[in-house]
Amino acid sequence: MKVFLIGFMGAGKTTFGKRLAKRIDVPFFDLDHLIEAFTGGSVADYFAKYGEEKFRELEKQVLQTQELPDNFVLSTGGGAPCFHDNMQWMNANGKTIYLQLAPKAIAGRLENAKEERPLIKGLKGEELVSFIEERLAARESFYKQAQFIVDGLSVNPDAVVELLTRQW
Ligand SMILES: Nc1ncnc2c1ncn2[C@@H]1O[C@H](COP(=O)(O)OP(=O)(O)OP(=O)(O)O)[C@@H](O)[C@H]1O
Ligand SMILES: O=C(O)C1=C[C@@H](O)[C@@H](O)[C@H](O)C1
Ligand SMILES: [Mg+2]
Repeated sequence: MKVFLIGFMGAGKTTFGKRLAKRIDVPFFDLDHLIEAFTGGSVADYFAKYGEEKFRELEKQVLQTQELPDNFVLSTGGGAPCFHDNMQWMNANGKTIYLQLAPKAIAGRLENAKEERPLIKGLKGEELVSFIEERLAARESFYKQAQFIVDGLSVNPDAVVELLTRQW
């Protein structure tokens, strides 16, 4: 089974992805980390050097062409489902799960973890919440194409396994 976790920055995709992978005993991958292994530098540096458009091309290329095992959990970058045909591609190639979280909860989580996230670097307090509200509103139509939508605050591996196995 191939599981793609999607959602906004800070929704908990990497954190939850590792737990889910352990629970179903498959390898865990993180798209941002695969991109970093490919370029040999950080996502933040790539953004700064080449800009967002080039990053989105690279992101699509790594997502859709990287060789991965038959079974895995992959957490995607927050923007990945919203560019090119990535959402459609993930739905056609595996199970997609949207970790949904309200803007204020996202902001609370990101307040102390902004430096490595180029899109929100430098924003704080109400500014950060407004940025998340706007961006999330633009992105939700993509995220909501996921096959499963789960609450990012209460999500747990057992409940997700239950959801996924219902479809097997
Ligand atoms: N269930 C949770 N409860 C409380 N804090 C959490 C939870 N899951 C993640 N966090 C915290 O929220 C922050 C963001 O989590 P994480 O890095 O997993 O998000 P992400 O969706 O992978 O973000 P990005 O898209 O930027 O990679 C981290 O500091 C993490 O420790
Ligand atoms: O939400 C986004 O657009 C991003 C999220 C991160 O995971 C990285 O993929 C990058 O910083 C862009
Ligand atoms: Mg992550």
